[in-house]
Amino acid sequence: MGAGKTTIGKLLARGLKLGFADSDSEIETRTGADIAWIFDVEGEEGFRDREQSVIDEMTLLDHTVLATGGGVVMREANRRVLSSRGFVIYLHATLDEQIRRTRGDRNRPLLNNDDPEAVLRELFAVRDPYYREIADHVIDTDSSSPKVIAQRLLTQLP
Ligand SMILES: Nc1ncnc2c1ncn2[C@@H]1O[C@H](COP(=O)(O)OP(=O)(O)OP(=O)(O)O)[C@@H](O)[C@H]1O
Ligand SMILES: O=C(O)C1=C[C@@H](O)[C@@H](O)[C@H](O)C1
Ligand SMILES: [Mg+2]
Repeated sequence: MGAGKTTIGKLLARGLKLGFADSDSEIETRTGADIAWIFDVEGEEGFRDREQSVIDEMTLLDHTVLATGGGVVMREANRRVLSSRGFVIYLHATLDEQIRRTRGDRNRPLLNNDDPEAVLRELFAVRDPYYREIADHVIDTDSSSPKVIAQRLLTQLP
């Protein structure tokens, strides 16, 4: 969360002259409700079911940069379709930077609690190996703006 998937994804798509899609936005559009509502009413598992079905469809799109939700790697089925159908970029951010970027944003239900820092730390420990497992490319996002990172990706990608 807060690595910049949505922000950098859009810029990268523009630079590559590809379409852009975001699985979180697509889930909200299809459900007719925001992510916080889905977590409230259906729980995290309900959200993950919706996410899995959207990821399965959206990884079949051609000519598209797809930004996922941060927890997408938690299901093996998602990891499988992302790595077999796509070129996967892991936008790496340190915990401190994630905390700074997600502060005050209320549409991330997993962080709506007394200790969002501890949650981010725990999620990072569990997820980082999965991100690395499926990544074709890893880029650090801490010390540059989204625009510079997108430009760097344009020169680095095959
Ligand atoms: N490289 C960066 N430097 C500074 N701020 C950034 C950078 N990348 C993203 N941000 C800011 O951090 C916030 C979160 O970014 P964004 O929504 O793109 O993250 P995300 O990876 O899509 O998160 P989520 O997993 O919740 O969808 C936004 O306010 C964005 O402008
Ligand atoms: O990291 C996560 O588990 C999440 C990240 C967001 O993109 C959303 O998909 C949702 O808030 C869950
Ligand atoms: Mg996002």
